[in-house]
This record gives sequence, structure tokens and C-alpha cells, in this order.
Amino acid sequence: MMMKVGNILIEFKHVSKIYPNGARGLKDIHLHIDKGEFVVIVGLSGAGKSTLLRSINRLHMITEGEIIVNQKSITRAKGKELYEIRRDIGMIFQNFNLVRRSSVMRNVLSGRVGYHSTLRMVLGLFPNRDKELALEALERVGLREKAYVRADQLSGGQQQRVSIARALAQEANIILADEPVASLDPLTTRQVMDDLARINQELHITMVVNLHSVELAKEYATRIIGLRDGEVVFDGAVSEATDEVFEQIYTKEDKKHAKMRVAE
Ligand SMILES: Nc1ncnc2c1ncn2[C@@H]1O[C@H](COP(=O)(O)OP(=O)(O)OP(=O)(O)O)[C@@H](O)[C@H]1O
Repeated sequence: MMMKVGNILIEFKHVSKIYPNGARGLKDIHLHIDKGEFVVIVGLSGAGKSTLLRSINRLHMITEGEIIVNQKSITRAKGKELYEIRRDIGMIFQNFNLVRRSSVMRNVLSGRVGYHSTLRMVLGLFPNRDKELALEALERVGLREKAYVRADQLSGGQQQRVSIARALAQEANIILADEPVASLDPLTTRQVMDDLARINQELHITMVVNLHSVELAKEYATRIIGLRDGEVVFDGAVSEATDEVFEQIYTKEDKKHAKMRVAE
């Protein structure tokens, strides 16, 4: 694969997000993510992790600033352009988002939908090349032999790996994962994180992952972004993310005030 010099894949330009009810999602986020990075976003519940991740593929609209993905403004994109930018971004959700009653293969093939006409997709006519891609993707997550099993017959960890295969079949160069292991047990958590790490290393797919676990963040990330109240309070290499840094990320301002009030 050709590596371009200074390969910025995602760029946040002074991005803010205020929800219609007045809640602040993000405040003046200004950063970029380069090709091949494995970025983990950490922070307390409500810190803005989901908002940040979902603004990258415009599942959430931002209220200020601009986001550039693969050199194109997803903030300004309309119609076909938006659709094409999104095609390069795979998404992995906490609850897997599979069609549970369909086969594993069908679910993985749905990653190809963005490449074909609506009619073709309504008729379920995927070219053989797509089927090969889907099987290759399943192979990569160790589930090729499950291709024709119904998705709901698989364990949670396996279902999450099917959703990873779907992102691979999509041929995305960015994968966004919103709490991908939050509903998994420790062993399956590791398998899913290992799959993401392997895909990042072998295919150079850029990962942006929201995690609650500091331990996992330290183990898998190349870079950690700490959010608090919608703001970036840490952005650096794992080696720089000391215990004090995490303490700062996870300190709740109002908790401090509450303590002070108790002391008064
Ligand atoms: N749809 C929404 N409408 C209004 N406010 C929202 C909405 N989604 C999120 N928020 C608010 O925006 C802020 C950031 O929320 P977000 O879900 O991004 O945080 P998070 O770090 O992902 O939290 P969690 O770890 O609990 O998922 C919070 O104050 C939250 O209440």
C-alpha cells in the first residue's frame, strides 16, 4: 500500500456541538488523526466521546467548525458526496447492529451496499467479487466457517467480529468503534480488541475507538485522547498518559465542588 507523506485522514477544525436542548456535546475540538493511528478516546460518561466519534461520519451534526475526512469536508457535503465520504468510514456499535435473523454472510455483504444501485440491492444481487471480499473479511476475524449461520446463533463476541468483517467488506480506510466491547465479557473483549489491533497493523486501517476501560486504552492505543465536559484535556502517546493524566481526565468538577460543600 502506498503511504503518502503527512497523511491526515480526519481533521477537526474548531468543532463545537450544542444539542437542541442546550447540552454541550463538544467544545472547540481542534486536532487531526493520521493514517494508521489507533486512537482511543476516554472520559467519563457524558464527556462527549460518542458525540465526537459520531460527528466524524455525521451521525451527529456539529454546530460550529468543520470536519474533514479523507480530504473532503463531511460538514459541507451533500447528497452523493456525503454518501461517498461515508463509504470510507466503517462503524462498529456496542450492540453490534446486525440483522439478527439474517445469515452472517448477508450481514457482511451489507457492507457492500454503498457500492451498488438501490435496485440491485433490493434484489440482493451481489457480484461474486463482493462474496469473495465478504469471505476474506470473515476469514480475517476467524469466522469463515460461520458464513451461512444465522447471526443470532452466534455469541456476542462473534457477532461483534461479524460487524468488524462488515466494515472490512466495506473497504473502509477508517473504522469508528463506539464502545465496541462494553457488552462483552473479559475474554471476548480481548478477542475483539485483538482483531481491531491486527486489522490496524496489517491493513493500516485507522481506528478511532471509544472505551471506558483505562487498562484497555493503555494496552491497545497508539494515542489517547482524553475528554472532559466536551473538551480535550489530554492528547498524546500512551507513554505520556500517566496516572495523573487519567486522574485529571476522570475528575468530575461537580464532585470536587460537592466535596467542598460537605467540608463547609
Ligand atoms: N441526543 C442528545 N440530546 C441531548 N443531549 C445529548 C444527546 N446526546 C448526548 N447528549 C449530551 O451531550 C454530552 C456528551 O454526551 P456523549 O453521549 O457524547 O458522552 P459520552 O462520553 O459518549 O458518554 P457515555 O460514556 O455515557 O456514552 C452529555 O452532556 C450528554 O448528556
